[in-house]
Amino acid sequence: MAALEAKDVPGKGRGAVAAHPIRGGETVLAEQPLLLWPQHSTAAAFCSHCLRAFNSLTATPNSLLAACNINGLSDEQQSALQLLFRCCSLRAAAAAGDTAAAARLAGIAALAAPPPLPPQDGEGEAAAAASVSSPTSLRELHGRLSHALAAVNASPAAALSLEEVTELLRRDAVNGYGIMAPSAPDGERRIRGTGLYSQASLINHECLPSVARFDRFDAPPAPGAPPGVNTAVEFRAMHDIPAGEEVCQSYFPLPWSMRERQERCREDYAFCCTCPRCQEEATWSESEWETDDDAGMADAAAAGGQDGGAAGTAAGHDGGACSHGEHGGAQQAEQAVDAGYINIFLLKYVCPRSGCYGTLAPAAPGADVLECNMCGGRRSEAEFLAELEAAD
Ligand SMILES: C[S@@+](CC[C@H](N)C(=O)[O-])C[C@H]1O[C@@H](n2cnc3c(N)ncnc32)[C@H](O)[C@@H]1O
Repeated sequence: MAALEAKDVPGKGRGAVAAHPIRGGETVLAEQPLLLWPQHSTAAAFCSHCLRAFNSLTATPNSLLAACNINGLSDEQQSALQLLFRCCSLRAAAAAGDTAAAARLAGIAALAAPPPLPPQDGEGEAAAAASVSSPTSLRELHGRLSHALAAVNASPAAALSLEEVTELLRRDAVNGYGIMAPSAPDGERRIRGTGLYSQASLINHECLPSVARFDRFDAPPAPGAPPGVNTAVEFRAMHDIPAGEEVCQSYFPLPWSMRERQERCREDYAFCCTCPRCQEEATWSESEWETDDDAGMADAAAAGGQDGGAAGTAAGHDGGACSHGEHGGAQQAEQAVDAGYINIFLLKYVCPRSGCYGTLAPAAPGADVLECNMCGGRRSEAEFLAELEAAD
């Protein structure tokens, strides 16, 4: 990643750091997936049109799915099987000498895994048991996968042990990028599939991010381009970023309240967010945490978030409040922000279209027009300033 360098970041594991001064609007990373799979509930609508990167592999996953008993499985579990089927295909291909498949498997193995689950209290235990990564669910998925592999006489090299299934789903939980479908006419937002990306997975979370994720899954391929060309994710700088600064994205929509953000970081990504925005908002009263749009955010929340949201969850951790500075979150070397800065940041970078919750970034390096990564809407700097004046 020419604009980014992988570095260890205290308290966060690895992270991506600006290798040189980056201009707002610059694409800092554009990357094809290691693996892409459809969300079961929307696969009929999107699989062939948008997730076509797996044309070369569809025969095995599809025949496995047809051979698999999916009765009684949740949408999340069925999607997990889609991931597992694809990994089996990659393993069989790698064993047959396909070096690209072997490289993809190595890329998946190199993704960060969340720390092991802490002991659960009663409520946490119930939440964890319902999750795709609970021991019961993992055994169920492994059993059904093994039956399906046997039913299609798959090569023994394709088989996954229970431990391997567990590790793959743990990695998916914190690294899987939920690829959003266009909003339905009623505004409902759904995930069309999930992607694992090698370098994009190094980008850590902040609640005031410096890059936004864009994709073009629905754009027609350029004439003569190979299939799969539109399965890349692109990260665009929202503003100028100095060399050496860590580049961060938000793993969910920016307007979420402090409580929602903390819960999502803890429960899905297994860390306590201590970013400057959380530090500042931790000093606010409870009522100030809530956004005007809290009710309307339910759709986006149900859809697994918009900016890099994991399709699955790492399973319920303690479920309690995160005390800043106590839970081993990132060490804060970053500059403090105040309420005024947070408000202007949100006004500037949250898409103004009602119900969208997308993030804006300059349309091109240095452009004074910002583009939404969800709806594609645009707003010029002049329009933003006029809106700001009107709001005052
Ligand atoms: C997609 S990975 C990001 C890259 C990861 N840090 C690594 O070492 O490969 C997501 C994981 O990174 C860590 N992480 C991301 N943002 C963080 C933050 N703001 N503070 C602490 N840990 C963070 C969490 O462990 C999270 O589950």
